[in-house]
Parts: sequence; structure tokens; C-alpha cells
Amino acid sequence: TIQKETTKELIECYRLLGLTSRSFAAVIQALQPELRAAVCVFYLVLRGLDTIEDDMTIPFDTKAPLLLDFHNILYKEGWTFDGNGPDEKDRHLLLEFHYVVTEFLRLKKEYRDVIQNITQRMAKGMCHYADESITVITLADWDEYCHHVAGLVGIGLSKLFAASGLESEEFYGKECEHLGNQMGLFLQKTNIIRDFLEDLDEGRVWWPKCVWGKYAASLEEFRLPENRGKAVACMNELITNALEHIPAMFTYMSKITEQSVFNFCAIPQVMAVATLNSCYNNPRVFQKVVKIRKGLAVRYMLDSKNMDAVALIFDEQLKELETKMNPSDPSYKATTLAVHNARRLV
Ligand SMILES: COc1cccc([C@H]2O[C@H](CC(=O)N[C@@H](CC(=O)O)C(=O)O)C(=O)N(CC(C)(C)C)c3ccc(Cl)cc32)c1OC
Repeated sequence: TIQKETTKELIECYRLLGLTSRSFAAVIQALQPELRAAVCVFYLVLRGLDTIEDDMTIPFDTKAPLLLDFHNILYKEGWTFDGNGPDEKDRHLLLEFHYVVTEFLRLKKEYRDVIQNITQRMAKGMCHYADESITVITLADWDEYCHHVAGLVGIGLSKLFAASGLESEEFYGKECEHLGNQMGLFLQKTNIIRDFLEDLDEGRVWWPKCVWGKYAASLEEFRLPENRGKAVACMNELITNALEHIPAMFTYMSKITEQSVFNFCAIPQVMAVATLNSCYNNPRVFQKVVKIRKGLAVRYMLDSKNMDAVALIFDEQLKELETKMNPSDPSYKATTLAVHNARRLV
């Protein structure tokens, strides 16, 4: 393909990307040229959706139409939005969203169709959950919520990989709708478990009630030191559920043939298993957001180059998780099985 010159707007898009997530921006920029711009635009479109959905200062009857029209806004040259509250972290993104629109329009139709389709499906899901009365009750609800906010991203990326020609047609198939979804569920469930306190402080509950309802009458109880045992047992049960996505993740990763796509997909997954391990049986999750050490994160970014390396990292993290398991934990048997199934692949 003829190397398209890097336009002023694309440079602005990479600047915006760097502002939203420095470490991950570098991983996107390491992608092959034919995929790089499409993934950068896709990431910024998703971030734009998030910046609207996340902003509690935008009333629902302004927010819903905006979300539902977002897949059309992608075609509106010059579109920007300054309706975000003053504290909204990525408000500058929507103020300068016209750069994203310009670069979106420069993408080949196959990429634009994928990004527009995922945006429309995600916005519908976001509207459903933006209604305060909707809460995540069952484990099926939990998977459905995570599908809308993260599974769809995995599905969309799989279609972009196939459309770039860097990955086989197989990435288009029904199977990759399933496996791409699983990639998102593993990351999103890890984020939801890790961000418990931050979300609760903002009045957002993404932990499924069918689980936490067995340990407390209200999630506020998990703030109290005397309930720490219940809180940790509840978290261990959710971590066990998240571990069940690991076999599908390995299947997805083993289908990737292009190195920069492999790195792009592997790095967030290894960070997630390290995050789950650092949260497991850890009462500090109920005092502050537990992050993995920078040194470990850097080592994992450099090491996740192939399946053996990724399997080794998962084995290392799951072995350490097992050392923290306690037979008195209500999920002990289920966690043992989930870890065994996840490590079976090594
Ligand atoms: C096949 O699927 C994927 C393959 C590679 C990466 C991701 C996934 O990884 C980042 C990784 C990332 O953004 N990491 C942050 C750290 C953090 O947010 O905790 C970072 O490194 O700053 C992530 O977290 N999300 C956000 C969702 C999970 C909601 C999808 C995300 C958002 C937009 C895009 Cl295009 C991609 C991803 C995939 O998505 C499933």
C-alpha cells in the first residue's frame, strides 16, 4: 500500500491519544501503518463515547440522544462538543473531536463501517445502563454489561485486524465475535474488581448483586474494617469468575500471526492477570485502587512477544495467586478449578 503521508489532523489524533493513555498510546503507535490510524481513531471514538457516558453533569435527556447519534457524528466534519463538566478528565478530546472526524473520514470504508457499527451498538448499551434504575444483578447481566462496554471493542478490533489483511479471514468469523468478546470481558471484569472503591465513591456499582448480596446488605458495608473478611471473600468470588475467560483468551492469542498485533493484544491481558493476582485476597482494594508495580508493568510490556512468554507470565501470576488461597475461603474449590483450567494451557 502507498504510505499515506501523515496529515496535520493525524498528528493531532496521536497527541490526543497520548493525553488519554500514555502507556497504551505507545502500544497503538507500534502497530503496522495500515492498522495504526484505524486503531488510533477507533480508540479516540470509544474514548469520546466514554467521555459523554461518564459525565454525570450531563442530564440523561441530553446524554441519551448524543450517545445514540454518535455513530452519525463520525461523519459530521468539524463536529466538537463543549458540554462536558469542568472536571471531566478527557473533556479536551471532545473539544477537539473534529480532528478525529477528519481522520475517520480518511479511513477506508471497511474500517469506517466496523467503527460505525461498534459505536452504534455500544451507545445503545450505554443508554440502557445510563438509566440509574438499571443495575447488574445476575452473572448474565454482568457479562452483558461488560459485552457492551468492552466485549464490543474486542469484536471491533478483530474485524479491523482482518480488514487490514494482517490477520486471517478467521478473525471475521462468528468464532471471533465470541473470542473477541471474551478478550474484553477479561479486561473489563478486572477493571471493575480493581476500581471497586473509586466507582462506589462515584455512586457507580458494577459488581453483580447476586454475588455481593451473599456477603452484605449494602456495598457500603465493605468500607468498614470489621467487614473486611466478607468484602475480600466477595472479591475472591468475582476474581474466580474473571479467571474463567483465560482459556478463550489463549485461543484468541494463538490465532494471531502478526507481531505488532500480538503485542497490542497481549500487553493488556498480561497486565490484567497481574492486576487480578494483586487484588486476590487483598483487603487494600477496599482502601485504595491497587495498581501493579511500574517495574513489573514495564517488564511485562517488553516480555509479551509470543505465546510461550504470555503463558509463562500467566503461569507465574497464577502460581502466586494460588499461594494466597485459603481453604476456608467460600470460593476455594471454584478458584482451584479456575486456576487449574487457566494454567492447564501452559
Ligand atoms: C482484542 O481486544 C483488545 C486488544 C487489545 C487491546 C484492547 C483494549 O486494551 C486497553 C488497554 C488499556 O487501555 N490500558 C490502560 C490501563 C487501564 O485502563 O487500566 C492503559 O494502559 O492506560 C483497554 O483496557 N481498553 C478498554 C476496554 C477494556 C474497556 C476495552 C481498550 C480500549 C480501546 C481499544 Cl481500541 C482497546 C482496548 C482490547 O480490547 C478488549
